[in-house]
Amino acid sequence: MAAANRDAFWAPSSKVNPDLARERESATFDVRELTHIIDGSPDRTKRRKELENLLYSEPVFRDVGRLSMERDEIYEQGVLKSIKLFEWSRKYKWDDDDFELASRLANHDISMSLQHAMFIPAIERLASDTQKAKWLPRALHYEMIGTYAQTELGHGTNLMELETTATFDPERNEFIMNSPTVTSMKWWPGALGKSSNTAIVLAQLIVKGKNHGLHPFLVPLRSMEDHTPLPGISVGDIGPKMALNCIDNGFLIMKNVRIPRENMFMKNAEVTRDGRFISRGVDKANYATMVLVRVKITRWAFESLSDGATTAVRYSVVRRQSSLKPGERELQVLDYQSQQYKVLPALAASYAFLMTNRSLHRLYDSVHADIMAGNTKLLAELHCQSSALKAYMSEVVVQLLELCRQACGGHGYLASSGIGLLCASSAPLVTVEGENSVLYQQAARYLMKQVAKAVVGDPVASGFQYLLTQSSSDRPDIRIQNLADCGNLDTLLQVYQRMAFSVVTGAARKLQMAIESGVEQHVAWNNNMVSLIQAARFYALHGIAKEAGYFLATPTLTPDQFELVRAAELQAMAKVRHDAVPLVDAFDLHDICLHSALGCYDGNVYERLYALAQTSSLNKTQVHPAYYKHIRGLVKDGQKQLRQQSKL
Ligand SMILES: CCCCCCCCCC/C=C\CCCC(=O)SCCNC(=O)CCNC(=O)[C@H](O)C(C)(C)COP(=O)(O)OP(=O)(O)OC[C@H]1O[C@@H](n2cnc3c(N)ncnc32)[C@H](O)[C@@H]1OP(=O)(O)O
Ligand SMILES: Cc1cc2nc3c(=O)[nH]c(=O)nc-3n(C[C@H](O)[C@H](O)[C@H](O)COP(=O)(O)OP(=O)(O)OC[C@H]3O[C@@H](n4cnc5c(N)ncnc54)[C@H](O)[C@@H]3O)c2cc1C
Repeated sequence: MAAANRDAFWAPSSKVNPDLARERESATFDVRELTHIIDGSPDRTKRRKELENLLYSEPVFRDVGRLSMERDEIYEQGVLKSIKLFEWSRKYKWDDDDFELASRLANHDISMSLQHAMFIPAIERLASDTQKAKWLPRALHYEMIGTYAQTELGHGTNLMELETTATFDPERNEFIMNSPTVTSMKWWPGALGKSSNTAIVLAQLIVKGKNHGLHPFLVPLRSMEDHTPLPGISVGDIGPKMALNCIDNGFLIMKNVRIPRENMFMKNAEVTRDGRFISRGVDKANYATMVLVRVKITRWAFESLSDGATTAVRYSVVRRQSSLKPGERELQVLDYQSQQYKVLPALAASYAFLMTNRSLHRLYDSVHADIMAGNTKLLAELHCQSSALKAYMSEVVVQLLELCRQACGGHGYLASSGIGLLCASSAPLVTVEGENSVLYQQAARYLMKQVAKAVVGDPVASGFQYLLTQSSSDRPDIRIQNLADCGNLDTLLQVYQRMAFSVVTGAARKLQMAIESGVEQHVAWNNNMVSLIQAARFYALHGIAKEAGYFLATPTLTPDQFELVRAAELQAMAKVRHDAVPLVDAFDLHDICLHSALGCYDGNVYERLYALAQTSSLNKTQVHPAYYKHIRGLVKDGQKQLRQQSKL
């Protein structure tokens, strides 16, 4: 599509779909006021608009042509977007919030996303003051383009078994980096394949033949002159993925690559000139970057889900299909209760996840400040909360986005709906930064420790007081006698706390019984893994309806109470349905950011679907070359055979 058409494509139309317009006229609240709450403040809304104007004045960020691009073009476009953001960040001295916001407005569709997502944060968290003074300016001025290379072909979850080695050579005061086996090659790190010239490599530290465990090392990968791989370095792209194809996730093989001793990150440990290993800080302090990204992922979960909810809600009020009564006008599909059941949980969860991310980020900022000051007391609780919430929110996002896609019928399956790409881009959130089942277990491990403390009356962590407040009565005793009770948040909180108490203590009891029966701890753990993972998972009415089993199989709700909750859920959906459009409008997503013919603000869905169809590469010619090469012969043969048959 020519640049001019591209500009026209996203320009908001004065003609708004009448159904959509009517929904907006009947809003029961001030949409702009809610937008300010979502952004954080009126100033943050203003700031977002400024950044939207900046980014969307650049053709590369309006990329309608994206739908029919080859991977190389997609990668190069992602590089160009990265460079633009980096140049603006340096020129306008953006802080982390501005950079993260700009990255979001670009849909995180930037090849070198790891520079700010992990590389710079890892230097800030894992380097000594001397190393920060040396490396941070080079990373912030983008001389060093970096990645975080931890995962290997053979291991992603089990860090203890990573095989890359860093062997100290006291003769030359260097570390020798090696990928000793095929499974040891680094595999997956973002921007590793073609973009990065430097990597933070996690490797087993070997000093005088002794393995001191996993430590981070700064490893130059490519020449700062001509970007060719340095001696001993073999690096490249691991191939196309389901989505996120602007990112060159790569492989790295190191053969006797020598780096100075000073390139070992030394905030938490060091090797002295004479080869002595000194450990500082807590054992898991080197895992700090992963905790930060897990918190970021809860923000990305909100962003993805609010995108999906906006598209599905707007399309569901524009789309009319079938009638409840013959002869009546076709219904807006959002008036079908089944459609509400598909789409409104995504809307509700978007708001819940926004608030949850904010709360988790506050905990992170507080604990991170403590850790930087040497106080690691709350690190374990932060690890538990960030693990459980990253796992739960990414799992729910993937499920609800798929429901949003299904709710858009056939058009939801078109790339121009934007929702398929959204599903595919968000899919890896259940895997990256710790696969969900593994992170749930990390949370469960911490939960079991809290139960052990609660049982003997010792104080438990602040987020787990319900382990002390809930009675272990084996009969439901929560007051839910009518629909109004189901709308009382304190009552719902009590329902969840009672269920959580029962599931968590139930898992602990099963685990304890297994161990007391003589089964070894790790076998008992594996045999009870599903219960433990469930103990680490749970949002209000819909959450209860969806997880009925846990609320009915534990002394939490009676069947009658559960039916009241179900009725209250459907009543709440009918209520939310009235304001569904204003609630998604409040996310205030620019059409370019939403990138969807179905979710565009003016609701001119059909005109936009048709306009985008014109950009299909197959429509470059009326008759595709494949006709001349293949189809014509087939038709001519068919005609010939028919003529011959008619003569018989
Ligand atoms: C809008 C569109 C949206 C789309 C957005 C785009 C998406 C872009 C995708 C890319 C984005 C980001 C890049 C992703 C980068 C990565 O994936 S980096 C690699 C991530 N890898 C991992 O997370 C590895 C997971 N594995 C582990 O963390 C550990 O192996 C595991 C925790 C599972 C086990 O740790 P071990 O040390 O091996 O053993 P344990 O005994 O379980 O733990 C020992 C104790 O340490 C505590 N612990 C563990 N981890 C941490 C931590 N991070 N912080 C603090 N404490 C930790 C653990 O609780 C144990 O403590 P205890 O002994 O119980 O007291
Ligand atoms: C888009 C994307 C970007 C990435 N970016 C980076 C990056 O920048 N840097 C980096 O270092 N890595 C990166 N990764 C790698 C990512 O961190 C790993 O994929 C992740 O840690 C999981 O490891 P794995 O793929 O080896 O799966 P494995 O650890 O092999 O697990 C495979 C499956 O086995 C099961 N499983 C494994 N262990 C357990 C267990 N203990 N209990 C129960 N079940 C278990 C789970 O079902 C899991 O899905 C990226 C991955 C993706 C998809």
